[in-house]
Amino acid sequence: FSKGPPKVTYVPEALCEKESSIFAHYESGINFDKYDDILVDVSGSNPPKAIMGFEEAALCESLNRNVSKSGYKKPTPVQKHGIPIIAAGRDLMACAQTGSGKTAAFLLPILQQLMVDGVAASQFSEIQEPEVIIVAPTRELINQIYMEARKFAHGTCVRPVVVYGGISTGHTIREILKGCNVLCGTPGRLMDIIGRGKIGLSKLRYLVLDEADRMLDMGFEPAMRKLVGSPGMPAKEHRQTLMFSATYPEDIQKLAADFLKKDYLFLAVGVVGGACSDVEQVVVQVTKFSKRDQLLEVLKTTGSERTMVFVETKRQADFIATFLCQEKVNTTSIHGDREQREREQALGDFRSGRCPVLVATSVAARGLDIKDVQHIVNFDLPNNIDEYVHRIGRTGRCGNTGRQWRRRRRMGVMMHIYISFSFCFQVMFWFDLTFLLVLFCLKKIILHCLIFLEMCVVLDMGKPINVNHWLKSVCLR
Ligand SMILES: Nc1ncnc2c1ncn2[C@@H]1O[C@H](COP(=O)(O)OP(=O)(O)OP(=O)(O)O)[C@@H](O)[C@H]1O
Repeated sequence: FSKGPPKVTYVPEALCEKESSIFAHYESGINFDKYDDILVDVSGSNPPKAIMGFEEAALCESLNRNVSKSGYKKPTPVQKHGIPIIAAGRDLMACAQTGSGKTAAFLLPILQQLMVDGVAASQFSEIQEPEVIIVAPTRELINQIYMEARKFAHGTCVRPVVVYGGISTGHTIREILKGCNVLCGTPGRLMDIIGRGKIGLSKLRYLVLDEADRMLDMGFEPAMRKLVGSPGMPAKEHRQTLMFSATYPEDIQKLAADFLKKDYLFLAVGVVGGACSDVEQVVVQVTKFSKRDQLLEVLKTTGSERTMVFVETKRQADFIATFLCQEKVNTTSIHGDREQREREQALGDFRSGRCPVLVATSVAARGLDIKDVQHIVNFDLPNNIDEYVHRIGRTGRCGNTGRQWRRRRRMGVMMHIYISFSFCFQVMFWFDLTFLLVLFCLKKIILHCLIFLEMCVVLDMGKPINVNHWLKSVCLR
């Protein structure tokens, strides 16, 4: 008989309780004030007025203290608008560029309301009934959101808990039973824990979908529908539903409306789905067979600066990481086939700088907030533009730019056009479908012009041009 998958026994290390560790943060960058120039659009009826400073958010003393210990002096645009909207009890779909503080935009007003209502964790209950559920697509991201919630709730009676796959279920349940007000989870493990009857949903007041477009795409949509249809889950009219992301394809925006009250507000900071303007994008033209060597060359230039290399498949991630290690580049890797212990170790080594190069699949594309990531290399291009926006958003965060990376470029006119539309440090290896598409369209246009020309010549001069021959000689190969 089949044994099934091996039982997961991994228990992560206990978190450090020192304030210096809880509030460790990096400084906002020189472009932080430029956030104020970004156009903000709030659609929907009667949006509340934006706040200009954290003092206008009327946060309680402990929250205010935690905000300043986190190094936050002034709210970002998504916080200026998002905090009062959530505080006013409105449902929200918010879109703001990567690294612009969306996490605090939903955590602060939620925690503030819990504090006002005197919510306190209790460990004397067999079934825990959280007031807040936050879902995110990956284990590392939900863990990061949990760390943020723990930081802002520090010194209060509100207790956040995190649940995600790859760690011992027994350990997770024991953590929940210590008291749980804010439950952060990835969809699979969350549904598993709810199914085990350890979580009651009757007190739920806030449902937050971070990376909402990913949570509602084909991969996760069934789980999200199952979650909102779970026994005891308050209907959308009786809970507040909040969605955040840097990208929202239009079909997902329509679908998302199913989960929100009719009078929800749509907050757009800048261009919906736009890439972070603090990220310069550089295109390097390479041939299929020189890609690896070019990567090595790039990494020699970047030296010990933190660099993420995105690849398409888990196998490719292992392959490239092994190759780089053989070439004496301190590299680690993260992808879905690695055990949770290894994934956490890899991220830890990258964060600490022990391994300045992290080879990753799309599992690390969204949400991760790592200090001093200077370069992103798209060794394989992603399948869609949204994923690209999230990948490059791992650098240029919170008003930080980075050091400019330049190299000799071998490229044609089209490449220059491509670059002139973009800004900051992103090394993109060429094998760009978009670019091929542009070439293809150009070729078609020229072909049709030539056919037209040929027809004119045939009609007028009786001497046709050999279009194919002409095309071949016009470098459109
Ligand atoms: N008002 C603020 N002042 C200073 N730093 C801030 C402020 N708001 C957020 N930050 C910091 O900015 C960084 C990015 O924030 P966060 O991870 O919430 O961005 P995000 O918009 O969710 O990004 P992504 O779209 O990639 O998930 C974090 O380190 C956070 O602590």
